[in-house]
Amino acid sequence: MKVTEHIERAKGKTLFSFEIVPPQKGKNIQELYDNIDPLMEFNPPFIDVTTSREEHIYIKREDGLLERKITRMRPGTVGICAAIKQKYDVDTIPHVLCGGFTKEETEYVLVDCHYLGIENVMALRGDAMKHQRYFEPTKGGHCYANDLVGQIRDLSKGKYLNEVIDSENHPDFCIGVAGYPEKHLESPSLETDLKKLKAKVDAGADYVVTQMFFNNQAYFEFVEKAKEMGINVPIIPGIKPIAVKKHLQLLPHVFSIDLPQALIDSVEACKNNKEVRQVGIEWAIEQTKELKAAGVPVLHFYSMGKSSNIKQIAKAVF
Ligand SMILES: NC(=O)C1=CN([C@@H]2O[C@H](COP(=O)(O)OP(=O)(O)OC[C@H]3O[C@@H](n4cnc5c(N)ncnc54)[C@H](O)[C@@H]3O)[C@@H](O)[C@H]2O)C=CC1
Ligand SMILES: Nc1nc(=O)c2c([nH]1)NC[C@@H]1CN(c3ccc(C(=O)N[C@@H](CCC(=O)O)C(=O)O)cc3)CN21
Repeated sequence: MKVTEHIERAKGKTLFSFEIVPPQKGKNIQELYDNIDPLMEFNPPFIDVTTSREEHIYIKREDGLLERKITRMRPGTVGICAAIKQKYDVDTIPHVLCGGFTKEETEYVLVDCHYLGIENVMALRGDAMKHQRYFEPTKGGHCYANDLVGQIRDLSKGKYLNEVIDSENHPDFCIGVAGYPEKHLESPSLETDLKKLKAKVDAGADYVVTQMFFNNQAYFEFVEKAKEMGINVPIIPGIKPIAVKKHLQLLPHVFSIDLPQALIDSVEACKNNKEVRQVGIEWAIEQTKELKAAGVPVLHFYSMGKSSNIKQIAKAVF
């Protein structure tokens, strides 16, 4: 079922969802299941599965020199979506990226999803590769998420890349896109960024999932501004509990977000990461209780494959 239908059927009750990353190539999928199992009691209507970009690796050759290869370390997004859908009977949402994929490759992924009964996709531009300072579009791929949304939406009209196919059986995906309460790191202003978000919705996006934030005010104001701009789709808050001390530097650096002083002070006062994890849990509980009371459609957790803190938060809030 589509995310928008899940939200409609919930009739104002806040839903619980989360996001996982595929295991590293060669690793067992069981560890992933072990982290999903404890969260199923909170009845997630859908689970997101991220897509990781390709990266450079260095292989030692027989002559001792290093050879640079390019590879995807965490492949299998669509396969994992199919496996989880089958095992737990939940909807799964693969992340589809501009970066690292040609438009043809994207078309094939979407056709696979359709055959598997996957009805939702999250359309993202994707991050820069590790060695790049800024995102560089892939040759033959899209530059911005709004173009990718356009390609996905076109399929529902039978418009494939090279042909228009007359049939009753077109993939009609419900499309999610990313929104940034504290603006995207490359955007010159929040207003400019909101215009780009509007372009994604105009291109056919059905809902928005936000970047992580730690101050609910940023989310509430973002939702207000988005509405003023004519963005009338559900805006789902994305939540990431702080888990280790190094997140204090890492999260603002990687995601260009602010941390409230009270949270920083509490984390800095911790003697070890076990205490930090507890502080992160308590902060997320307060945050999500307020969001739920405000009637947000879904609380979407960036679990990144670790479930114990998410479980504690969900237990306190749902
Ligand atoms: N895996 C996930 O769940 C999430 C990933 N992300 C990541 O965030 C990054 C950005 O992705 P998206 O938000 O999908 O990208 P996007 O294409 O919507 O925006 C990327 C940047 O380009 C600007 N922009 C957008 N459309 C434009 C246009 N037509 N012309 C000029 N500028 C434009 C935006 O303001 C923004 O600064 C990616 O790295 C993505 O992977 C973000 C949220 C969730
Ligand atoms: N720009 C961007 N890229 C993404 O892939 C992304 C977002 N934003 N925002 C929404 C979700 C949340 N994502 C993530 C990804 C990693 C961590 C994280 O904290 N990872 C490691 C550190 C990684 C590192 O060392 O670089 C951790 O300590 O848990 C959190 C949320 C992925 N998604």
